[in-house]
Amino acid sequence: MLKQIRHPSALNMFEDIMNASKGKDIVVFLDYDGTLSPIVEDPDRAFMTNEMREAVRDVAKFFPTAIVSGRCRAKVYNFVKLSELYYAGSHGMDILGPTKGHKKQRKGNQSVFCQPAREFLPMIDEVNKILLEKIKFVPGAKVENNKFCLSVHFRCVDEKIWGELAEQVKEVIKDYPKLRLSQGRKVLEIRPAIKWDKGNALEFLLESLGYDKSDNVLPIYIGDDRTDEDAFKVLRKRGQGFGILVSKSPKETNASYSLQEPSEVMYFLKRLAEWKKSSLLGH
Ligand SMILES: O=P(O)(O)OC[C@H]1O[C@H](O[C@H]2O[C@H](CO)[C@@H](O)[C@H](O)[C@H]2O)[C@H](O)[C@@H](O)[C@@H]1O
Repeated sequence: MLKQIRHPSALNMFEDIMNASKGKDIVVFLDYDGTLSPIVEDPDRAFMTNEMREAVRDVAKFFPTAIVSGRCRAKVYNFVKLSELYYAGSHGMDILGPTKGHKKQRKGNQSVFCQPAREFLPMIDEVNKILLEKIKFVPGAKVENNKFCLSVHFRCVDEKIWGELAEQVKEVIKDYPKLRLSQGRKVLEIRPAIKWDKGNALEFLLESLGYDKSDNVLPIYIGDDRTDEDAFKVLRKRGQGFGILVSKSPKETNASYSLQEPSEVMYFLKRLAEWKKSSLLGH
Protein backbone atom coordinates (compact mmCIF):
# COMPACT_ATOMS: atom_id res chain seq x y z
CA MET A 1 0.00 0.00 0.00
CA LEU A 2 1.21 3.53 -0.79
CA LYS A 3 2.05 5.72 2.15
CA GLN A 4 2.09 9.49 2.37
CA ILE A 5 5.69 9.85 3.42
CA ARG A 6 8.36 12.36 2.54
CA HIS A 7 10.47 10.46 0.08
CA PRO A 8 14.21 10.95 0.45
CA SER A 9 15.59 13.84 -1.51
CA ALA A 10 17.18 12.75 -4.81
CA LEU A 11 19.85 15.36 -4.10
CA ASN A 12 20.72 13.90 -0.69
CA MET A 13 20.69 10.40 -2.21
CA PHE A 14 22.62 11.40 -5.33
CA GLU A 15 25.64 9.18 -4.57
CA ASP A 16 23.40 6.15 -3.93
CA ILE A 17 21.59 6.72 -7.23
CA MET A 18 24.90 6.95 -9.08
CA ASN A 19 26.20 3.82 -7.33
CA ALA A 20 23.09 1.96 -8.52
CA SER A 21 23.93 3.01 -12.08
CA LYS A 22 27.32 1.22 -12.09
CA GLY A 23 27.57 -0.94 -15.22
CA LYS A 24 24.26 0.41 -16.48
CA ASP A 25 23.21 2.98 -19.05
CA ILE A 26 21.20 5.88 -17.68
CA VAL A 27 18.16 7.04 -19.66
CA VAL A 28 16.47 10.26 -18.52
CA PHE A 29 12.72 11.00 -18.75
CA LEU A 30 11.42 14.46 -17.87
CA ASP A 31 7.90 15.74 -17.48
CA TYR A 32 7.49 19.40 -18.51
CA ASP A 33 4.95 21.49 -16.51
CA GLY A 34 5.79 21.67 -12.83
CA THR A 35 9.06 19.80 -13.47
CA LEU A 36 11.09 21.85 -15.96
CA SER A 37 8.91 24.94 -15.73
CA PRO A 38 7.10 26.40 -12.73
CA ILE A 39 3.30 26.24 -12.63
CA VAL A 40 1.90 29.58 -13.82
CA GLU A 41 -1.60 30.94 -14.41
CA ASP A 42 -1.39 31.15 -18.20
CA PRO A 43 -0.52 27.76 -19.78
CA ASP A 44 0.82 29.56 -22.87
CA ARG A 45 3.43 31.32 -20.74
CA ALA A 46 4.92 28.31 -18.91
CA PHE A 47 8.44 29.04 -20.11
CA MET A 48 11.50 27.21 -18.88
CA THR A 49 14.58 29.27 -18.06
CA ASN A 50 17.65 29.29 -20.30
CA GLU A 51 19.61 27.86 -17.38
CA MET A 52 17.20 24.90 -17.20
CA ARG A 53 17.49 24.44 -20.98
CA GLU A 54 21.29 24.33 -20.68
CA ALA A 55 21.02 21.76 -17.87
CA VAL A 56 18.78 19.54 -20.05
CA ARG A 57 21.08 20.04 -23.05
CA ASP A 58 24.10 18.96 -20.97
CA VAL A 59 22.33 15.85 -19.68
CA ALA A 60 21.31 14.91 -23.23
CA LYS A 61 24.97 15.03 -24.32
CA PHE A 62 25.63 12.00 -22.13
CA PHE A 63 22.32 10.14 -21.82
CA PRO A 64 19.30 9.55 -24.09
CA THR A 65 16.77 12.07 -22.78
CA ALA A 66 13.02 12.27 -23.35
CA ILE A 67 10.38 14.87 -22.54
CA VAL A 68 7.08 13.18 -21.59
CA SER A 69 4.23 15.68 -21.38
CA GLY A 70 0.47 16.09 -21.39
CA ARG A 71 0.93 18.91 -23.88
CA CYS A 72 0.89 18.30 -27.60
CA ARG A 73 4.31 17.46 -28.93
CA ALA A 74 4.69 20.60 -31.06
CA LYS A 75 3.86 22.88 -28.15
CA VAL A 76 6.21 21.25 -25.67
CA TYR A 77 8.95 21.26 -28.33
CA ASN A 78 8.41 25.01 -28.73
CA PHE A 79 9.04 25.48 -25.02
CA VAL A 80 12.05 23.17 -24.77
CA LYS A 81 13.58 23.80 -28.22
CA LEU A 82 16.16 21.00 -28.09
CA SER A 83 16.22 18.81 -31.20
CA GLU A 84 18.48 16.17 -29.64
CA LEU A 85 15.71 14.95 -27.32
CA TYR A 86 12.91 12.39 -27.66
CA TYR A 87 9.45 13.93 -27.27
CA ALA A 88 6.34 12.11 -26.07
CA GLY A 89 3.43 14.57 -26.20
CA SER A 90 -0.30 14.15 -25.46
CA HIS A 91 0.42 12.06 -22.33
CA GLY A 92 2.72 9.79 -24.33
CA MET A 93 0.35 9.31 -27.29
CA ASP A 94 2.58 11.14 -29.77
CA ILE A 95 6.21 10.04 -29.73
CA LEU A 96 9.03 11.19 -31.99
CA GLY A 97 12.76 10.57 -31.78
CA PRO A 98 15.47 13.23 -31.97
CA THR A 99 16.10 15.06 -35.19
CA LYS A 100 19.76 15.30 -34.25
CA GLY A 101 22.17 13.27 -32.11
CA HIS A 102 21.64 9.95 -30.29
CA LYS A 103 20.70 8.22 -33.56
CA LYS A 104 23.49 5.68 -33.13
CA GLN A 105 21.97 4.46 -29.88
CA ARG A 106 18.75 3.39 -31.51
CA LYS A 107 18.13 -0.25 -32.38
CA GLY A 108 18.85 -0.78 -36.09
CA ASN A 109 19.09 3.00 -36.44
CA GLN A 110 15.38 3.14 -37.30
CA SER A 111 13.38 6.27 -36.60
CA VAL A 112 11.30 6.41 -33.44
CA PHE A 113 7.67 7.32 -34.03
CA CYS A 114 4.45 6.19 -32.37
CA GLN A 115 0.88 7.53 -32.43
CA PRO A 116 -1.39 4.86 -30.93
CA ALA A 117 -4.48 7.12 -30.84
CA ARG A 118 -4.51 8.40 -34.43
CA GLU A 119 -8.09 7.33 -35.07
CA PHE A 120 -9.24 9.67 -32.28
CA LEU A 121 -8.11 12.87 -34.01
CA PRO A 122 -11.51 13.73 -35.61
CA MET A 123 -13.30 13.01 -32.33
CA ILE A 124 -10.92 15.16 -30.32
CA ASP A 125 -11.37 18.03 -32.80
CA GLU A 126 -15.15 17.70 -32.58
CA VAL A 127 -15.14 17.72 -28.76
CA ASN A 128 -12.72 20.64 -28.76
CA LYS A 129 -15.22 22.72 -30.78
CA ILE A 130 -18.14 21.75 -28.53
CA LEU A 131 -16.18 22.58 -25.37
CA LEU A 132 -14.97 25.93 -26.72
CA GLU A 133 -18.58 26.88 -27.42
CA LYS A 134 -19.82 25.54 -24.10
CA ILE A 135 -17.31 27.19 -21.79
CA LYS A 136 -16.95 30.53 -23.55
CA PHE A 137 -19.22 32.10 -20.93
CA VAL A 138 -17.23 30.71 -17.98
CA PRO A 139 -14.85 33.51 -16.93
CA GLY A 140 -11.26 32.29 -16.67
CA ALA A 141 -11.87 28.84 -18.18
CA LYS A 142 -9.67 27.79 -21.08
CA VAL A 143 -9.65 24.80 -23.43
CA GLU A 144 -6.23 23.72 -24.65
CA ASN A 145 -6.08 21.43 -27.69
CA ASN A 146 -3.26 18.97 -27.11
CA LYS A 147 -3.86 17.09 -30.39
CA PHE A 148 -4.71 13.63 -28.98
CA CYS A 149 -6.19 15.04 -25.78
CA LEU A 150 -7.80 18.19 -24.45
CA SER A 151 -7.18 20.17 -21.28
CA VAL A 152 -9.90 22.28 -19.67
CA HIS A 153 -8.11 24.70 -17.36
CA PHE A 154 -9.85 26.09 -14.28
CA ARG A 155 -6.91 27.68 -12.38
CA CYS A 156 -8.31 31.14 -13.18
CA VAL A 157 -11.98 30.24 -12.62
CA ASP A 158 -13.78 31.35 -9.44
CA GLU A 159 -13.61 28.38 -7.04
CA LYS A 160 -17.37 28.68 -6.43
CA ILE A 161 -18.11 27.50 -9.97
CA TRP A 162 -15.49 24.74 -10.33
CA GLY A 163 -18.18 22.12 -9.71
CA GLU A 164 -20.50 23.67 -12.29
CA LEU A 165 -17.72 23.73 -14.90
CA ALA A 166 -16.84 20.09 -14.21
CA GLU A 167 -20.52 19.16 -14.68
CA GLN A 168 -20.61 20.95 -18.04
CA VAL A 169 -17.51 19.07 -19.18
CA LYS A 170 -18.94 15.73 -17.98
CA GLU A 171 -22.18 16.51 -19.83
CA VAL A 172 -20.22 16.81 -23.10
CA ILE A 173 -18.06 13.73 -22.49
CA LYS A 174 -20.99 11.46 -21.68
CA ASP A 175 -21.83 11.38 -25.40
CA TYR A 176 -18.30 10.11 -26.12
CA PRO A 177 -17.82 6.81 -24.28
CA LYS A 178 -14.50 6.29 -26.07
CA LEU A 179 -13.04 9.27 -24.23
CA ARG A 180 -12.18 9.47 -20.55
CA LEU A 181 -11.87 12.30 -18.09
CA SER A 182 -9.23 12.72 -15.39
CA GLN A 183 -8.00 15.58 -13.24
CA GLY A 184 -4.55 17.14 -13.10
CA ARG A 185 -3.32 20.35 -11.47
CA LYS A 186 -6.39 22.62 -11.77
CA VAL A 187 -7.10 21.04 -15.13
CA LEU A 188 -9.59 18.49 -16.46
CA GLU A 189 -7.91 16.18 -18.96
CA ILE A 190 -9.91 14.49 -21.72
CA ARG A 191 -8.22 11.68 -23.59
CA PRO A 192 -8.86 8.50 -25.58
CA ALA A 193 -9.89 5.59 -23.36
CA ILE A 194 -7.10 3.36 -24.65
CA LYS A 195 -4.54 1.59 -22.52
CA TRP A 196 -1.73 3.96 -23.32
CA ASP A 197 -0.23 6.39 -20.85
CA LYS A 198 3.12 7.87 -19.85
CA GLY A 199 4.13 4.42 -18.55
CA ASN A 200 3.58 2.88 -21.99
CA ALA A 201 5.54 5.74 -23.55
CA LEU A 202 8.45 5.03 -21.20
CA GLU A 203 8.38 1.32 -22.12
CA PHE A 204 8.12 2.12 -25.84
CA LEU A 205 11.13 4.43 -25.64
CA LEU A 206 13.23 1.94 -23.66
CA GLU A 207 12.40 -0.70 -26.25
CA SER A 208 13.26 1.67 -29.11
CA LEU A 209 16.61 2.28 -27.45
CA GLY A 210 17.20 -1.48 -27.33
CA TYR A 211 16.63 -1.93 -23.59
CA ASP A 212 13.38 -3.93 -23.55
CA LYS A 213 14.91 -7.18 -22.27
CA SER A 214 18.00 -5.62 -20.82
CA ASP A 215 19.13 -5.42 -17.20
CA ASN A 216 21.86 -2.93 -17.90
CA VAL A 217 19.70 0.18 -18.02
CA LEU A 218 18.83 2.64 -15.28
CA PRO A 219 15.87 4.82 -16.26
CA ILE A 220 15.37 7.98 -14.20
CA TYR A 221 11.91 9.56 -14.55
CA ILE A 222 11.21 12.99 -12.99
CA GLY A 223 7.64 14.29 -12.80
CA ASP A 224 5.18 16.13 -10.59
CA ASP A 225 1.72 15.07 -11.68
CA ARG A 226 -0.72 12.17 -11.28
CA THR A 227 -0.11 11.12 -14.88
CA ASP A 228 3.59 10.65 -14.04
CA GLU A 229 2.59 7.99 -11.51
CA ASP A 230 1.89 5.65 -14.47
CA ALA A 231 5.56 5.87 -15.38
CA PHE A 232 6.72 5.51 -11.74
CA LYS A 233 4.58 2.34 -11.52
CA VAL A 234 6.22 0.87 -14.62
CA LEU A 235 9.67 1.44 -13.12
CA ARG A 236 8.60 -0.26 -9.86
CA LYS A 237 7.14 -3.19 -11.79
CA ARG A 238 10.29 -3.58 -13.89
CA GLY A 239 12.42 -3.25 -10.74
CA GLN A 240 14.56 -0.85 -12.73
CA GLY A 241 15.63 2.73 -12.19
CA PHE A 242 13.99 5.39 -10.09
CA GLY A 243 10.96 7.64 -10.17
CA ILE A 244 11.52 11.09 -8.69
CA LEU A 245 8.44 13.05 -7.62
CA VAL A 246 8.59 16.85 -7.76
CA SER A 247 6.59 18.03 -4.78
CA LYS A 248 6.99 20.33 -1.80
CA SER A 249 4.70 18.20 0.36
CA PRO A 250 4.52 14.45 1.06
CA LYS A 251 2.15 12.64 -1.34
CA GLU A 252 1.06 9.12 -2.12
CA THR A 253 3.44 8.07 -4.84
CA ASN A 254 5.18 5.21 -6.59
CA ALA A 255 8.31 7.33 -6.93
CA SER A 256 11.41 6.44 -4.91
CA TYR A 257 12.78 9.93 -4.34
CA SER A 258 11.63 13.52 -4.36
CA LEU A 259 12.74 16.98 -5.41
CA GLN A 260 10.91 20.02 -4.12
CA GLU A 261 10.59 22.22 -7.20
CA PRO A 262 11.95 22.86 -10.72
CA SER A 263 15.04 24.66 -9.34
CA GLU A 264 15.99 21.42 -7.53
CA VAL A 265 15.32 19.46 -10.73
CA MET A 266 17.77 21.76 -12.49
CA TYR A 267 20.40 21.26 -9.81
CA PHE A 268 19.93 17.48 -9.99
CA LEU A 269 20.35 17.54 -13.80
CA LYS A 270 23.49 19.68 -13.51
CA ARG A 271 24.97 17.24 -10.98
CA LEU A 272 24.12 14.31 -13.24
CA ALA A 273 25.97 15.84 -16.19
CA GLU A 274 28.92 16.85 -13.97
CA TRP A 275 29.12 13.36 -12.48
CA LYS A 276 29.28 11.81 -15.96
CA LYS A 277 31.88 14.33 -17.14
CA SER A 278 34.17 13.59 -14.22
CA SER A 279 33.68 9.82 -14.47
CA LEU A 280 34.72 10.00 -18.14
CA LEU A 281 37.85 11.89 -17.06
CA GLY A 282 38.52 9.09 -14.58
CA HIS A 283 38.13 11.22 -11.41
O1 LIG B 1 2.54 16.37 -18.36
P1 LIG B 1 2.84 17.83 -18.14
O2 LIG B 1 3.95 18.34 -19.01
O3 LIG B 1 3.05 18.16 -16.69
O4 LIG B 1 1.50 18.57 -18.62
C1 LIG B 1 0.31 18.53 -17.82
C2 LIG B 1 -0.53 19.75 -18.14
O5 LIG B 1 0.34 20.86 -17.92
C3 LIG B 1 -0.13 22.16 -18.29
O6 LIG B 1 -1.07 22.61 -17.31
C4 LIG B 1 -0.48 22.82 -16.04
O7 LIG B 1 0.51 23.86 -16.13
C5 LIG B 1 -0.01 25.16 -16.51
C6 LIG B 1 1.16 26.11 -16.67
O8 LIG B 1 1.94 26.18 -15.51
C7 LIG B 1 -1.02 25.63 -15.43
O9 LIG B 1 -1.57 26.89 -15.79
C8 LIG B 1 -2.13 24.58 -15.31
O10 LIG B 1 -3.02 24.94 -14.24
C9 LIG B 1 -1.54 23.18 -15.01
O11 LIG B 1 -2.56 22.18 -15.03
C10 LIG B 1 -0.70 22.18 -19.67
O12 LIG B 1 -1.23 23.44 -19.96
C11 LIG B 1 -1.70 21.05 -19.90
O13 LIG B 1 -2.12 21.04 -21.24
C12 LIG B 1 -1.00 19.74 -19.59
O14 LIG B 1 -1.89 18.65 -19.81
